[in-house]
Order: sequence, then C-alpha cells, then structure tokens
Amino acid sequence: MTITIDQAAPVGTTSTRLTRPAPGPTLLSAREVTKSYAVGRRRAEILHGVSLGVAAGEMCAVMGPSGSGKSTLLYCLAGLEQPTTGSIDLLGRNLATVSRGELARLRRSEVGFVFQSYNLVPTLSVGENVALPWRLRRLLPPRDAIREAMATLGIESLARSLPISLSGGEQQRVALARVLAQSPRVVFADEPTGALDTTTGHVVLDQLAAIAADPQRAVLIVTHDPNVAARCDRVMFMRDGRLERQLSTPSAADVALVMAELSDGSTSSRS
Ligand SMILES: Nc1ncnc2c1ncn2[C@@H]1O[C@H](COP(=O)(O)OP(=O)(O)OP(=O)(O)O)[C@@H](O)[C@H]1O
Repeated sequence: MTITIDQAAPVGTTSTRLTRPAPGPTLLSAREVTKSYAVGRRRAEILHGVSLGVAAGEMCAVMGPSGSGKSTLLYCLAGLEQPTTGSIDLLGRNLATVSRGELARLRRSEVGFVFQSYNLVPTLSVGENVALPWRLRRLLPPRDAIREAMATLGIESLARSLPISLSGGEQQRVALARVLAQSPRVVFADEPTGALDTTTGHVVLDQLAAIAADPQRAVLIVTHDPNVAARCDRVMFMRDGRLERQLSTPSAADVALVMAELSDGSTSSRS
C-alpha cells in the first residue's frame, strides 16, 4: 500500500496534495496551544503546544485515539474553551484579546457548530432552534434558507417538535440545518455523522463539503471514522495532546493505518 504522510511539512502549513484549487487565506490558526485542567491537587495536561492552520476552502479532520485531546482542541479553537497558554486566531480575531461581546457576535454570525451535545434549546421547537441565531441578534430569520436547509436534511416534518422527542441523529440534523441556513465562514463539527445512518451521514458530509468548497469558508471535523476523514482535504492526527502527523487527501485505508499505528504506539515522532 502506498501511503503519503506529510511528515516533512509542519502541521498547519498548506497541504501539497489538494484536490481543490489552492486554499485561500488562513481562517483559523493555533500557535503553541496548551490546555490543562485542575484535577484535585494536580493539573492534567491535555494539550501540549498544538500549532495548526486551516485555510479558506479547506475541509480538515482531526483524528486520534480516544482521550488524545481532539474535542478539547476543537472547543479551544472554536472559542468555547480558553487555552492555558498559546494563541488562537479565528477569522482574524485573537481569541485571547477579543471582547466577550465580539466573541459572542462572532459565534452567532460567522461560526457554526455541529456538536452532538451542543446548543439545542430544549424549550424551543425544532423550527425555533434553527432560527435561533437570528432571534438572538434580533434579526428576521431567512425563511427560505431555513426551509431549504431543513428539507435538505429531511427534518421539515419535525419543525414543531421539541428536541427531547427527537433521536440523537435527528437532533444532529437540526444542529446541521441551523448551520446550513446560517452559512457561516467556519464550521466546527464534532463527530457530525456519529449518530446518523449511512445515507444521512453522506448527506451531512456532502453539505459540509459544499460549505468548504466555497473559497471563503472552511470546515474542521473531529471524527473517529476513517471514511469521514477520507472526505477531507487534510487529516491531522493527535496523540497524547500533540499533533503528530498529517495526511493530505488520504484514502480511508491510509487513515486507518495511521490510526492503528498511533493507537499501538508504533510511531515515535514527538516534537
Ligand atoms: N474539564 C475537564 N477536566 C479534566 N479533564 C478533562 C476535562 N475535559 C477533558 N478532560 C480530559 O482530557 C482528555 C482529552 O479529552 P478529549 O475529550 O479532548 O479527548 P478526545 O480525543 O476528544 O476523546 P474521545 O475520542 O474519547 O472523545 C481526557 O483524558 C479527558 O478526561
């Protein structure tokens, strides 16, 4: 099997094997990000100096063994967690210095989240949840875009339902419909197909790929699924809180091979 591992290229530089036109400007970057939590009297070091960049027009995946810090990294990059040290730039704003109000505005208008556990308001109907970003900004929701997004994801008939009455996969589709209708510049997705059947999973990935095909936008996905990673332009691999490798436009088999190596500890390249 031929496997292309861009070990020479530091993680965060532009990939050399892109299927799409060369990516645009960097929309998201992290420099030497660390994250630790207090656990009893000691601190658990979760991220160790992570640096990366995601350019406009890219769909990137973050993979790694369970507990390697993928979700923690995603939450830091999205401005939902503060790194302990290091800096993150999202859409030209340094997240360490941006005001709370500006960060909230950024999240509502320019950033989309597809997180399983994230932000469906239980007391609002599905339709109201999809329209929430506009309501929060006191704007009129774009009815056509919302209807189209819900139709694309097959959840039109659920418009009046409450989230509690939906399956995990349906809730995930509601979160994605909100993102599609919003058309944000950067989308963060944590296991976006995790709770979905194969067909709906393909629909979701197609939609995320369509967002990233826009040269003004980018998508960053955390996934365990090599088939999801294989849909991405670039896959970054974490182990023990470090980004260790990346693959450009890999096959699912390439991804699975690297994951197997990372999981059994057979790679040794640590910075
Ligand atoms: N708030 C917290 N306090 C203490 N430890 C935490 C906290 N959040 C995460 N951790 C720890 O950080 C480590 C990395 O967690 P994280 O969820 O980022 O990993 P992951 O790679 O996304 O894992 P998985 O693939 O299983 O979802 C884990 O050991 C986890 O227990």
